[in-house]
Amino acid sequence: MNKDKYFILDFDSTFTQVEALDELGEISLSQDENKEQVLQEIKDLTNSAMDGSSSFAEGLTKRLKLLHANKNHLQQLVKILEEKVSHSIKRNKGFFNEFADQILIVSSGFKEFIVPIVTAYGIKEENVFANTFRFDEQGNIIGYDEENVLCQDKGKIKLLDKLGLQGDVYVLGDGYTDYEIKEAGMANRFYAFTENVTRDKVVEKAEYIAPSLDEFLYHNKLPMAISYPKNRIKVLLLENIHAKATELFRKEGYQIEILPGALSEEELCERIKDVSVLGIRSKTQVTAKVLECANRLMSIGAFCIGINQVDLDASLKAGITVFNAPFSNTRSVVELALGEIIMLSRKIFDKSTKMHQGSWDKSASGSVEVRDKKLGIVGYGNIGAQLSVLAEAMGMQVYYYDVVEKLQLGNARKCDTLQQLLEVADVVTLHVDGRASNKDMFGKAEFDTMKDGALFLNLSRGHVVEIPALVESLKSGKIGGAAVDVFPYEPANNEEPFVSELRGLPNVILTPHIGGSTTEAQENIAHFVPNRIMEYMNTGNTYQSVNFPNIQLPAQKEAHRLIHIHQNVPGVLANINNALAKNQVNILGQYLKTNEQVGYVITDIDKAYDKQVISDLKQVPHTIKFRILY
Ligand SMILES: NC(=O)C1=CN([C@@H]2O[C@H](COP(=O)(O)OP(=O)(O)OC[C@H]3O[C@@H](n4cnc5c(N)ncnc54)[C@H](O)[C@@H]3O)[C@@H](O)[C@H]2O)C=CC1
Ligand SMILES: O=C(O)CCC(=O)C(=O)O
Repeated sequence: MNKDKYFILDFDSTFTQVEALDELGEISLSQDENKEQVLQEIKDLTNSAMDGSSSFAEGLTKRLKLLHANKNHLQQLVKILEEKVSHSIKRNKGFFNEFADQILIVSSGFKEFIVPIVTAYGIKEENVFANTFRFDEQGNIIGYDEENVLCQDKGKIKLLDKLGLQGDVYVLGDGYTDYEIKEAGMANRFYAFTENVTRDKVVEKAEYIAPSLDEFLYHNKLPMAISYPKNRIKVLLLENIHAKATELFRKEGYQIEILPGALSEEELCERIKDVSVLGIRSKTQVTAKVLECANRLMSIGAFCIGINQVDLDASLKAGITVFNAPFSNTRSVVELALGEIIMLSRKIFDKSTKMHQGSWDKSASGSVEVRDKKLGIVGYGNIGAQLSVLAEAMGMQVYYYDVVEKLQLGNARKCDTLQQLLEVADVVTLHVDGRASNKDMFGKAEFDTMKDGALFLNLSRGHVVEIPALVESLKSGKIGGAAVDVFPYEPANNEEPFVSELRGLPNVILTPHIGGSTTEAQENIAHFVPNRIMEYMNTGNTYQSVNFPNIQLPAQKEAHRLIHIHQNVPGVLANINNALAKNQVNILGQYLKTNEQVGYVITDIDKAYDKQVISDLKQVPHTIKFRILY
């Protein structure tokens, strides 16, 4: 062979996600009553050989004996392996076709299952270096060709020595034997492949880590199926976001950092510098100052409904999309509000507290049914409206007030003013959003307007209510009880104490901002938000973004997609198209959506184009952000 560069790939846990002999065991031992135990033995032997802790040759002989496999099992194995090709290998089929002469599979696995898998990707059969089985007359596997160097210890080194490749050699693999090729001086570089398995002993030794084939290709300036390796894109998840979100980002190969609590502005300014995707809940404030420090930020995920904690205007101007989960926890908040309305109406928390202290206070004094009582809902959005339906089902008469016109559900009665609602309601519950103008919207005047002894709930945002006024109204008996889930200041984590004048007051239910904290809601949110963000990253779709012009794009077919975010001033689209025309780029489709501040232009173009167009587009005046998707 006489080529400049050779790419040596391992097969098990690299080309495929799995170890083929482990999979073979699943098939051949499926009827064996000791299956689990034998499979574990096989796995242990594989792992110990792969991380260099034991002799490879010895382990292989033992594994084959334990397998009791035959030719039929191999056919089934190939079908399974076809499905288990590593994700980044699958998407980069083009690389294997284009560089077929320079790609070698060097494996201590067996050609009988490797060849059918890798040749489907354009790899040449003669470039597959692996062991071969020995069969008896019935087709049972009884051993392997012991003459083949690959079944011996240091087999890969011996093979490379024999091959005598003239040129640079790059090795990609997950195992110690792959690293040994470089150690023996037979390769220029070794990349520890960690997409499927991370072997500490191998990673420690490796000078390069490749969490995917994309990274290997990117690092070597080779053609890739995607525009940028995901492992180079950092996702920072704060405030105990559900593990499902991590799982989804991880599955796509993103680099993830997780912190349990919220961060202060100063801490976030420091942490955000190299972050591309930020995930928060309701506590973390993403201010203009934070955004100024965010050199690489592309998207913010608010893993909640409220987005008042994010400076939406500043993020829009910086070309950063913001997504939330507008209805994933709606039901949970409604259920808590309903429960609290009943608990407050029966003074349950006081009675329960007394019981815990050993006091039996059986009395009906001050306890009422909720049936026929008037519920006043302030803010008739998703939560308010759903509460309206369920409260009516419990027999309550619903009154609502909203600053905008809303569809009246069931028998709910619309109030034209907040005052009208406050004068009539036995229970007042706040479900407004946390926009800045709602700060202190509920204070002394509003409590004074309420009926004597009426109940009050706030599950919206803490800054909406003047707490001293609420405390005063509770102490004076004007308000008969309250349930408060949100506070003007909330602890950053579960270690910080909760300080409030509301503590210790009778018939007051205090909850630590858990209106949306149910398993169902958190799982829903953890699906919804990462999917919106990843869709934006992968396709440019901004559908359901809370700050960006919403655009739902068609699938990108045989095209490169140019994504241009700019200030919405006259002439930018013309300049973009001039740059495309000047470089004779063939446009396959173009989509534009603007709002008052930014323009969002997506142009799908033929894959072959002069790269000069990229720098020309970046130079277009008023460009905020530009990126390409393959
Ligand atoms: N406690 C918790 O764990 C949770 C709290 N929330 C809070 O609940 C809020 C409401 O959620 P959704 O109903 O989904 O939002 P939404 O946006 O569907 O509804 C909010 C409604 O309030 C209205 N509104 C705003 N200001 C008002 C005012 N001053 N007077 C009367 N109406 C006003 C709006 O016009 C809108 O109809 C969220 O913004 C969030 O702050 C949401 C989920 C969980
Ligand atoms: O669960 C959270 O962290 C915040 C819930 C919330 O307030 C919201 O969804 O707006």
